[in-house]
Amino acid sequence: MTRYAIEANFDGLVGPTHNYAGLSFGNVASTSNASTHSDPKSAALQGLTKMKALHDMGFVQGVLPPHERPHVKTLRDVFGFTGSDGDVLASAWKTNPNLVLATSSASPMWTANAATVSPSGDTGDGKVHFTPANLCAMFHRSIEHSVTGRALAATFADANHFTHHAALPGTDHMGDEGAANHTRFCGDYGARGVEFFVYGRHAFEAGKTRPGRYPARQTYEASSAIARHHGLSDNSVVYAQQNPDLIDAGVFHNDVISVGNGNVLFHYEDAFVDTPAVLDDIKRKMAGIADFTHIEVPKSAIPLSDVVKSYLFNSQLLRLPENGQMMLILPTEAKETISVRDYLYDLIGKGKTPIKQIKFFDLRQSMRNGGGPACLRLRVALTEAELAATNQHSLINDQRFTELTAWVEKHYRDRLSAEDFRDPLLLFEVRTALDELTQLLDLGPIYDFQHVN
Ligand SMILES: NCCC[C@H](NC(=O)CCC(=O)O)C(=O)O
Repeated sequence: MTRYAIEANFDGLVGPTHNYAGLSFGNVASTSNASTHSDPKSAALQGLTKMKALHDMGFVQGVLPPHERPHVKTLRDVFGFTGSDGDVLASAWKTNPNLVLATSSASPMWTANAATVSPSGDTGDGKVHFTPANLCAMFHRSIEHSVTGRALAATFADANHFTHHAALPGTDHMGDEGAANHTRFCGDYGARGVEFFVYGRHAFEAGKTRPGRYPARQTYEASSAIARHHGLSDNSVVYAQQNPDLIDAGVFHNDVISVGNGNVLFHYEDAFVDTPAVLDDIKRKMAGIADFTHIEVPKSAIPLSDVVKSYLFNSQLLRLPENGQMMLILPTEAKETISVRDYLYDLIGKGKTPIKQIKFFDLRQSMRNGGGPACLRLRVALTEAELAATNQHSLINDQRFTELTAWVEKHYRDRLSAEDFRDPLLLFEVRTALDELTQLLDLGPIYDFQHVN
């Protein structure tokens, strides 16, 4: 049965503490921009501009809220600091400023890492399933999943349509980075599709290949556990290991080397271990669903270093509502990298691919931490009934865009550097802003400072 359905994009609203702390080993942009000053206001406005543009193009666009940072609760519960919130900040800073920085990142903005989402066409019980990612590979991200889980539960609250799982245990064996390593192929968004899980290493099998230099954040065992929790059938799931040499070259998530949607996969040569076998597996499982096609970018056309620098594959591959054509939403850096620009104009010029349009967005503030257009969004395929059951205040329209822009203008600073995080004034600014935001988005209390347990 084909049901009317769409793919919604839920972007993370960039938080008021957006900064460059160099926290992500293996993410080249994060480490190379460490300690430079940031501009949270511009970062949030750049993100909102992309959300509004997608709304204007006819896509359903949602928003997920930033988190409370600095996260005083982590400084208390994990590190053992005590006293007033101001005391906790001061003693943590005095002990080691890195403890404060690790609890101050606006990293929840990259909602591709918020969760793995399986649409209702694929799941055992016919509901949309969500598993927040434990993000245990990086300390600053491992503290995200509880509030992310609350935000998702508040956004998709109706138990008749939505099932929320707890994050997998945050241990090295079960490292999970969410939708950045998960793609869904389909014909109609409401019908059965094929879910594609890309992992970096096997955790329970010695001797298998894995990267040597940088961490492989996602394990096979985490991906396959999620598939089971979501009730996916074996003939609708494909697993692939990411090429470990690419991880060692700075490709820390699969969404830095491939992007898929509908019946199309756009990917780099040798993105996976045994790429031809992976493509065959997808093609076989897509039989009877849609004609699977792939666009492979050869190494000879674009060197890997340009792929990583430009974030070519961290683009949004979108199926245009009015004519079903595919469009790529890319970061400006892709236009500024000559090999990538030449490749893209050649691709579009030939007209022989399903990708017919490209658009560039200035997301520099996020890009400098390794977060492009695809990192900033969580895709949720929804039927008409599921969309109606979604919190309508979380959806972008002209009014919401205006309200959120005014909210950012009112509360955000335009310059932040490490020293600013020791000042309790910033924490109180953040809490005031977020308290207002939960009302604006009608989410209810989701933050620890709002006394949620
Ligand atoms: N999907 C994109 C994620 C980018 C993210 N960067 C960061 O957390 C950098 C934060 C800093 O270094 O300040 C990460 O590596 O997980």
